Amino acid sequence: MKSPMEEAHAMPVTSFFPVAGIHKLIAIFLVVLSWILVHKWSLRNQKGPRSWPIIGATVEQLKNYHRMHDWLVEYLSKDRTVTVDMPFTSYTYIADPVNVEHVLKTNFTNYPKGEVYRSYMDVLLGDGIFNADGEMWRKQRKTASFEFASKNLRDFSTVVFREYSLKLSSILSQACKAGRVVDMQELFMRMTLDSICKVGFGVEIGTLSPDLPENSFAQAFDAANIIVTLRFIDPLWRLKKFLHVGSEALLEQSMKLVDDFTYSVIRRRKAEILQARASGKQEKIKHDILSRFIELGEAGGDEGGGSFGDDKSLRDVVLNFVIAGRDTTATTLSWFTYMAMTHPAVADKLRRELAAFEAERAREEGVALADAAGEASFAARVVQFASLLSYDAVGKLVYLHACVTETLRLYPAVPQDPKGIVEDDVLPDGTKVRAGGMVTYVPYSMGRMEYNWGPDAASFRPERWLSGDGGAFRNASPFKFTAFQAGPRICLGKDSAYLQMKMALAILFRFYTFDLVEDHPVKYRMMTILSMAHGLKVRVSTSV
Ligand code: HEM
Repeated sequence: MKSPMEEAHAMPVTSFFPVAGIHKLIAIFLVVLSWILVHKWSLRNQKGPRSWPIIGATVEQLKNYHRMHDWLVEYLSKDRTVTVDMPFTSYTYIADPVNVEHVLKTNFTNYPKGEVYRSYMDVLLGDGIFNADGEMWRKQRKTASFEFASKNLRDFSTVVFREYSLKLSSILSQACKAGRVVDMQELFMRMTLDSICKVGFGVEIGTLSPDLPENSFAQAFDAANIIVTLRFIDPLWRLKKFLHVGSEALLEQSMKLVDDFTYSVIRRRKAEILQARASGKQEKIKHDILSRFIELGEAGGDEGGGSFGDDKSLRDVVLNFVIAGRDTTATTLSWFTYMAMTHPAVADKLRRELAAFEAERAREEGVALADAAGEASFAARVVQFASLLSYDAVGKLVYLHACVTETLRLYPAVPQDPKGIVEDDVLPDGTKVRAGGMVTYVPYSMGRMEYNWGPDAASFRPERWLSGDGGAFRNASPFKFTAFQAGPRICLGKDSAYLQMKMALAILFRFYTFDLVEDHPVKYRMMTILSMAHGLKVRVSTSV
């Protein structure tokens, strides 16, 4: 009898590796190999980070998530279009104005917000203008454009922006006296939140009152914004949402707070409208943006009013305007202040423009400038200066305008803006894009590309916006300077934002100087808006 060992040796090799099994293994190996080759072949012309089968460039992107805008700058300075593969989709990033014009204007209908973006942002933006396409977008655009063009709103905004800039000034003046460090980004956020609530919805929420009250709405809104941005690179977000765990559980809590605040604003506004009607005082119905949408909702009909009949649609309007008007303007003001602190020659030139403007306006108005020595006199002088900042006069501050625009070129409040793709298309530079993917124009990268702005693209130089002779402001093509987007969906609040920013900055830089707190880290945080991760901590002093 043979031992088990001998039996094993006597067995044909194929008993351990059956023939059919080997064929299967070889077949699988060949399929995988050809799949890898096809994958490599299909990527032969693709520019961007290395892509691996199935996971694409996820690992590299995750590793660079905290510095994603600069990571894209590195790739886009080598190639004007780069593609980043992700599991089941791919993102194409563009920085060439010719491609941007194609996406934002020439073939506009092929590049809507799209379902992917919509599904990620729905919890925050709902059906609001930022998240809508087609008819729903057109109706809101029409109503909002009409409002923004109205002289009523412009005059009202001028008064509100001046009032809130003065409130900010008196907080700074107190901080100065107490030698207190302030976080300028936080103060700007409070100022712009109060302003948008007043101009947009006719309510006074008082976050900029002297005691700087806690603001749970603002905190919850920021948390929600960060988490929805994370969804773009977190393949597990749907699972977390389903299980109510991690970031998605926090998102749910934050949204509850945000919604409670928003619905209370709507209820308050509706009650005020009813009260004004009941007392026969029609003129008391204010002409803020929310009231206009409420009236439209009641009217229904062709103007698209029927879409705003319920509180959920109004909630979407409110939150979209908060995101449009608050964070964008506040972050631009923060980066501006940082640029002025780190570019003293620019700050000096700006101060000279503001002092000359003040003298000139006082002459025009026939008023003597108040003495600024002493606390009360200083405050009076600031108020006097603010009163000289009429809507038309603000337009004369050309260097300030150039400084704001230069800030937006390097630190655009919306650093990247993705669009969906309806049908396969070929971009003007020959890049093929697939239906269902995403194309993103990247203002942050575009502003830093030498092929767009010349060899000094990375330098902060407001003079690039001024003509050599006479120093008039020179606009750039909106497809090259994309901070406000371009084409049919160009920002509706651009003029209003410049008005508010220039009003606040004129007062701040006429009367104060800012010094960054030593070792305070200034870097961006990854969210839809380019805000500063640690705020902007400064010491303030007065200077007249
Ligand atoms: C520095 C300030 C601002 C910047 C840089 C800015 C930039 C932008 C950008 C890039 C978009 C396109 C966003 C997208 O496609 O999702 C946009 C859209 C929009 N902005 Fe602004 N914005 C600013 C201030 C404002 C203000 C103050 C308001 C109004 C109160 C406003 C109202 C809007 C609206 C309503 C849209 C949507 C337009 C549409 O989709 O048709 N923006 N803005």
